[in-house]
Amino acid sequence: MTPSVPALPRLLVSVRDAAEAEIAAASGADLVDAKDPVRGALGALEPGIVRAIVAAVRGRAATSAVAGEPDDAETLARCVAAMAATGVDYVKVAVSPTLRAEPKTLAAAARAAPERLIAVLFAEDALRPEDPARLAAAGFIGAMIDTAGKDGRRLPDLLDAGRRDAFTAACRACGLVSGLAGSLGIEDIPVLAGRGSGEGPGYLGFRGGLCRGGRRTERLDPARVAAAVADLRALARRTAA
Ligand SMILES: O=C[C@H](O)COP(=O)(O)O
Repeated sequence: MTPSVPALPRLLVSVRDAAEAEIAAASGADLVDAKDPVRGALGALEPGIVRAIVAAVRGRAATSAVAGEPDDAETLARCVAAMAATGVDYVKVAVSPTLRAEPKTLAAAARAAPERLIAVLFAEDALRPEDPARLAAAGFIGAMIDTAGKDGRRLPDLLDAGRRDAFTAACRACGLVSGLAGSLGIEDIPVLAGRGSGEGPGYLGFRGGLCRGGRRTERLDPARVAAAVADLRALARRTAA
């Protein structure tokens, strides 16, 4: 099941437990993403917590879970399989430039979560034009760019509009759903969303910017989540008018 690509991005909200999943789902998030913010940029939660998050969402949104930042091929396939077994709709996993150059490694990872695997590429790493096509050929269904260093620098600080657009266009050309994330704030939505003709990313991913005080290790702030949903929906209405 590959998520359809809407004219404007859908909202991904990363949560750390069932209580935050309830906030995100009740607020209207399109994708509730299970992630442990105290374990780095792409920290995996324990499978039991991920299962509780899936149960809390109760089908009101799609679900994904982060499988971590594996260094080698065997670990990549193993952590993807472990997270796929939790029953989430999608698995997100960091794929380093080295592993992205290994077609057999990518294919083995995709087989561990058929039609459910999303690669996360870090903006601080080398992003090659052929990355999306390689991932699609291996069986990935999506690719996101995120930031590895959660030091306050946002994705637009690290990746200019030209390179962001090139990435989302390359994903679209090979049938991958694309996503952009990385310390984004609500104010980034109009800048990153595109003009509504589908040229923007399929998802915009948030955590820190929707937490209390803008700190990703704090709790999710229901008012900020609701504001992000409202802004995306208002943008869709303006674009449709
Ligand atoms: O995919 C979304 C990420 O969880 C974004 O996290 P962040 O906003 O803390 O960088």
